[in-house]
Amino acid sequence: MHIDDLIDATNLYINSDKHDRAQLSIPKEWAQGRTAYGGLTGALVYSAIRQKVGNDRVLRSFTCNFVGPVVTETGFDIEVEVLREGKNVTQVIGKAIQNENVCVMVQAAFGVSRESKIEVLNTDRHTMRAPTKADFLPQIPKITPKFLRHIDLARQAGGLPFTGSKESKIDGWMRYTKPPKALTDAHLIALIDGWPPTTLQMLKWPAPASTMSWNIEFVYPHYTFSPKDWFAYQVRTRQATDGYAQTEANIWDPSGRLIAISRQTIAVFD
Ligand SMILES: CCCCCCCCCCCCCCCC(=O)SCCNC(=O)CCNC(=O)[C@H](O)C(C)(C)COP(=O)(O)OP(=O)(O)OC[C@H]1O[C@@H](n2cnc3c(N)ncnc32)[C@H](O)[C@@H]1OP(=O)(O)O
Repeated sequence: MHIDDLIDATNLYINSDKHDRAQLSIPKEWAQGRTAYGGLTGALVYSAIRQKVGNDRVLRSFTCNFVGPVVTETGFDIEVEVLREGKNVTQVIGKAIQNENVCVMVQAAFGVSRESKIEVLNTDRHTMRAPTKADFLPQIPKITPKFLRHIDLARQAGGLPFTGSKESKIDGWMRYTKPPKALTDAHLIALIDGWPPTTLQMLKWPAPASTMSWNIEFVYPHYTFSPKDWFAYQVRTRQATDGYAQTEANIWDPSGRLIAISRQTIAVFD
């Protein structure tokens, strides 16, 4: 099932009467080990949130906590609550709830663009060559997540998971294998989470790992993207101790303009 079908189903769900709607569910092909792909569940909750916010307000900040696994092929609900709508900023929370447990919790802040005397333009650049084709992670049963059939990754630096690397970074490009109808912020959210956690490459053997929390700051102005575009990604481990890692990534559009900064806390059970 294409991500567009899941986003459309979510939007229909949240816009229909509470008593009339069937539960949502995510097919197995979007699994990431024991859970549904976190980028997808975060994007679906975000998409439901977006339905409750006027189009003059753009996404500035997305915060997502993965409280527990979302089981695929099993119904779940999404609840959205607008916390505050000011003159400029709207703050909304959304939750994915399965078997009466909150599994994913998103808080998003949207803001109108305003005149300001302050302008600091981002100067972070990358020097990666444009990709010519996807550089697939090897398909190892029970190790390579199923959802990766939907996302093309083209790695240019950094190690593969579980290869005993001395590094803990990844540089590369990402895009949808089958382009969506249009590339929205929900699609970007689901794309950005596609890379394996940087610390896993330092391990010699497979071990479970789970992203616990995730924050994306969206940088503006945004330009119109083509659904076929590749986006550049560079992620670094800022620190890893006590079984938890903090990672930070820059995301650029195909013209080399920074569009987002993504940070995650990942629990590793090695
Ligand atoms: C050459 C090579 C090519 C390789 C080719 C590519 C490979 C590529 C690898 C990509 C690897 C993806 C790694 C990111 C995986 C997400 O990002 S998953 C998506 C989003 N995140 C989530 O769904 C997390 C939801 N939250 C949670 O599950 C819980 O809050 C947390 C974070 C696990 C908290 O831990 P906790 O309080 O200890 O939770 P609890 O329920 O008590 O469970 C602990 C147990 O779960 C296990 N566990 C934790 N995470 C997992 C997991 N993901 N799966 C299974 N068991 C897990 C622990 O090991 C522990 O096991 P036991 O000690 O009981 O045996």
